[in-house]
Amino acid sequence: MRLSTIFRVKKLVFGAFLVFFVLKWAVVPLYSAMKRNMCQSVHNVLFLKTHKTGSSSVSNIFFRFSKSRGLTVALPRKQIYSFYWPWSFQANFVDNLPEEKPNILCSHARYNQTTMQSFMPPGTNFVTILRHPLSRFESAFLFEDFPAFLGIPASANPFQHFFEHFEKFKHDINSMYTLRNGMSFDLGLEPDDFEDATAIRNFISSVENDFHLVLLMEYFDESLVMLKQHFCWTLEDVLYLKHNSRLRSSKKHHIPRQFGNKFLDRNKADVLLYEHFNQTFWRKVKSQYDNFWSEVRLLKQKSHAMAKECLLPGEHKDERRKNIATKLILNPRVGHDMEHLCRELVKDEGGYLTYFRDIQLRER
Ligand SMILES: Nc1ncnc2c1ncn2[C@@H]1O[C@H](COP(=O)(O)OS(=O)(=O)O)[C@@H](OP(=O)(O)O)[C@H]1O
Repeated sequence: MRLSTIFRVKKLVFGAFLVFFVLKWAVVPLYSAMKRNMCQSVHNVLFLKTHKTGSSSVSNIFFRFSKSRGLTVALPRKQIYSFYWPWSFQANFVDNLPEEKPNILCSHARYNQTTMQSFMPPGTNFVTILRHPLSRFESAFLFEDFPAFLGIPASANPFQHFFEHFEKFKHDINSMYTLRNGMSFDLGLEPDDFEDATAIRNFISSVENDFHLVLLMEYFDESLVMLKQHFCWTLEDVLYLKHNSRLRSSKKHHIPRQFGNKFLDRNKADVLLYEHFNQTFWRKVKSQYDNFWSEVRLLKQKSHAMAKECLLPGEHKDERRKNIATKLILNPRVGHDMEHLCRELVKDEGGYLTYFRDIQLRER
């Protein structure tokens, strides 16, 4: 080969490397940053609040966002907390039935695809959250104080007693919709279909089609960073505190291992639902942008720091649920600059519904 040809090839290779590095280190990050800055913040969201899945902590985020941006929130009628759950959602369950459609709906409701899609503005993002069915059941069973309702002795492991005497209780819990396939029920699956494998498969596909994001309670931070990214929100928008936790003393019992299969068999729809969205969740995580994990770490740190800053230390009983649930109490020593944010983070659903009732119903 002639010397001049070798030089030309070298030049070409060098040029190719140069173009590659400029693209990799300058153009692509610049383009991603521009895309992020150009994205439009999502304002219309329906959050299908499933029971005992960390949903109150997520609702706090939607309420806070709505308040800070002056958005309209759909309010349950008759001063109650839910849209007549367990009935399937209807438009006349909403109090502020406005001519203009609401931006946000995030209180308990049973999913009704047709009604909800026409009730919300076109292009509304549908979001929900799931939790592993076993631990979700434990939470629902104790939070609603079913052991007392069923006359289970206080000294027993309530789960052991429940499953050992299952035939006796079966009838009593027939209409306790949070206790069997609770998440699938909330998302619209009919109890008559709980044993129908085809109906369950079709149901999961329709959730997949209708919902833009399915969060997982066990991966709360990952879920929220994904939400923040998808909605073009800031990390501050998705800061959170843990609402509605049971007291530590009510977490000492679990479903004994020997009843695990019996439980999973009775809750097939929820098990398949959770498995399916666990898989799609990790597929989505894999396709996230470069600094996804550093944002997850940051959100964890910041939310942890907010809990330290905002909350009166210790565990406090929620007086309405004396032996079961905790209540978040604002730290009276909170710094002046943090007070506003802390108040909003601590506020529970009742506090927000009162706030939005006051301003939205006054405006009419
Ligand atoms: N951020 C975060 N991370 C992990 N877990 C969390 C979080 N926020 C709430 N929780 C747990 O969720 C349970 C309460 O769920 P919900 O708020 O959906 O309950 S409710 O249906 O609105 O009554 C309740 O579960 P249990 O404590 O097991 O009962 C809460 O502890």
